[in-house]
Order: sequence, then C-alpha cells, then structure tokens
Amino acid sequence: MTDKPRVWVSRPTFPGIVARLEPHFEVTVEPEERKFSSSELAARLATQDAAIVGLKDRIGAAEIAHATRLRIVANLGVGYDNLDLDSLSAAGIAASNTADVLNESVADYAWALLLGSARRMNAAERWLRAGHWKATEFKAWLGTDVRGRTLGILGMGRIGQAIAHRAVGFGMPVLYHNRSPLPEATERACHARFVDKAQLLRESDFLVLVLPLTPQTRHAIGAPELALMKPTAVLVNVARGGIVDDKALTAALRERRLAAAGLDVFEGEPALHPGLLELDNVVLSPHIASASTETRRAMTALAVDNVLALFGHGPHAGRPPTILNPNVLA
Ligand SMILES: NC(=O)C1=CN([C@@H]2O[C@H](COP(=O)(O)OP(=O)(O)OC[C@H]3O[C@@H](n4cnc5c(N)ncnc54)[C@H](OP(=O)(O)O)[C@@H]3O)[C@@H](O)[C@H]2O)C=CC1
Ligand SMILES: O=C(O)C(=O)[C@@H](O)[C@H](O)[C@H](O)CO
Repeated sequence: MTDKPRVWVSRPTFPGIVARLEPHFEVTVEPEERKFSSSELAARLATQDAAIVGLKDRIGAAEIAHATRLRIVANLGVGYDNLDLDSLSAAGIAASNTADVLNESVADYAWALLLGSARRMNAAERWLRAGHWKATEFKAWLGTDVRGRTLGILGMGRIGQAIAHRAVGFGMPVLYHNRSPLPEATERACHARFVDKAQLLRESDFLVLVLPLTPQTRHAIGAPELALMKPTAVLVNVARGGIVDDKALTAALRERRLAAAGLDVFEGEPALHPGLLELDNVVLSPHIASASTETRRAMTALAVDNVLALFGHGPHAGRPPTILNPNVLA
C-alpha cells in the first residue's frame, strides 16, 4: 500500500494514457467492462479518491453514500445523464465530462447514419450477404437523394453545429431548434436558421437529434411529434435513448408514416424495442457514434487530465478542463 490517492477506472481503456496517472495515484482498472450494481459501485467508490467512469455507471446519492474520500468523478462521455450532478455537488465531489473532443467523430457518424438510412445501405448489404443478388433490378433498392433537401437539427450545440457545417457540401438548408437561439454570428457560420419545434418537425427532410437526455427531453419525439413529420422524412438519433419513444417510432416506420431512421441509441439499451429489429427501413448501431480510435483516445486523455488537474497536476493544475460543477472548486 502507498499513501498516494487512489483512482478507480471502471473499464479497460487505453493503458498508455491511463499510465499518466501512475506517478501520482494508486490506479485500479477493472479488467472488463460490465454493468455494476448500485452496491458494487458504492463499495468501490467508498475506497477511492477519484473515479473514471462510463455511461453504464449510474452514480447518485446511494452510490456515493460512503465515498468520504472521493473528490472527482470523471465521465467517459459528454452526456452525463448517468450522473446525479446535484448529489455530487452537495457532497463536494467534482464531476467532469468529455466535451468537444468527440464533436467531429460524432458528427461524421450522424452523417453516416443519415446517408446509410437514405440509401438503405444496411438492408441492401443484408440482402447481398444472404445470397439474393443475381442481377439488381433497375427499380430495386430505391432510396432518397440527400442533396438540396432540408436538414433539421434538434439540439444545435457543439455536435449539432459540427453536423450543420457538413451540410454545406450537400447544399442543404439547415433549420434548428434549441430552447434558445444561437448568437447570429454562430447561426451564420452554421448556415442555419432557428425555428420552433413544430416547424422543424414539419419542414425537415432529415431530422437529426443531438440534445441531452433530461427530464424535459424524455420522449421529445413521440407519436404527436412523429405525426407532424413528412412521411418521406428520415430521423437520425445520435443523442440518447429515451429522447425518442421507440415504440411510437417503430409503429411510424412500420406503417411508412416515416420513411426511415438511423439509430445509434435506444430506450432501455442495450435492449431494443423488438419491433425495430424486424424493420428494413432502419439502420441500427450499438451506441458507437464516438467510437473512432482517435476520439476514444482523446476522451480517455481528457478524463485523465480532469483527474490530474483536480489534484494539482498537469497543464490544467487546479482547474479540471471540462468540469461540470465548478462551484465545488470554491
Ligand atoms: N451516440 C453517442 O455516442 C453520443 C451521444 N451524445 C449525446 O449528444 C448530446 C449532445 O452533446 P453536445 O452537442 O456536446 O451537447 P451541447 O450541450 O453542446 O448541446 C446540446 C444542445 O441541446 C439543446 N437543448 C438542451 N435541452 C433542450 C431542450 N429541452 N429542447 C431543445 N434543445 C435543447 C441545447 O440548447 P439550449 O440549451 O439552448 O436548449 C444545446 O444546443 C449529449 O448530451 C449526449 O447525450 C454525445 C456524444 C456521443
Ligand atoms: O459521449 C457521450 O455522451 C456518448 O454517448 C458516447 O461518447 C459514450 O460516452 C461512449 O459510447 C462510451 O460509452
């Protein structure tokens, strides 16, 4: 045993990056990624000074009840709906996320889902792999063109803006909705126009969701919202499961009240609404929008930087670069 502070890393990441903690901390890395129960989390956090966790680790009052030494929880993700920020702040524990370093990767992936859904890539590949291809008929596998169509973005923050920038190359007008409009200069840079939510739903040919999961955004897209959308529209969700009512979405896709969807996140994931698996007008992926080597490395490095900084080490000593509750530093 050393008298160094202790940091727990809840999943294997990139050992070379996590090794930057070793001069200053006693580091424990879980050997495999799994979902810990509340009591398992509480038991681990009770002995640690810092923790690097992921979205499967839900941390609130119960999990930190005995964490008397814990000073920071660094989340491996920009979304932090797995953390109860109020409870952490009340206990004087800092929380950080991985804002910004994943913007471009997630924006690329949103476009991959958009294009893949528009052109039915996954269904066509499944058909080809099943050995059905003899000669493709002229009218088989017709998708929809993207160029010049209207792109809608619900949640025009860091990632939403990176998605909007890419629309220039596709000649697409961009509409967006947030609770508050962006400054005019940002709108100009994104070639985007603020509209209310109903107009966004009615006018978008492609609607991308990239807003956080909060009590206000749960089922932000349900049956009434889907009913406002064009039957030719494509919905892309790279935000969070629970923002879309997946049951209502499945019904809309099955009945062709919506043309297609590209989904990276699901209500209740890793479980999926069973009806989704039966549809051929949906592209599904297992929450991998930030999963490029470069980005996952950058996310790990940023979580490490946040921990180092809180304990007074590294270039950001004293000020974790992406702290979510800076009030605890005072
Ligand atoms: N699939 C994946 O792997 C990934 C998913 N994500 C998800 O993407 C989310 C967004 O990330 P990021 O762009 O960095 O976050 P930001 O905070 O930069 O942007 C979020 C945007 O959502 C808007 N917003 C928040 N609440 C509402 C609301 N009730 N109604 C309408 N708009 C709202 C905000 O504007 P305003 O405050 O004005 O309302 C803001 O523009 C994350 O929270 C995460 O859940 C992120 C990375 C990877
Ligand atoms: O950043 C987010 O909010 C994400 O949803 C993703 O980047 C996950 O963190 C990633 O899948 C690791 O679990």
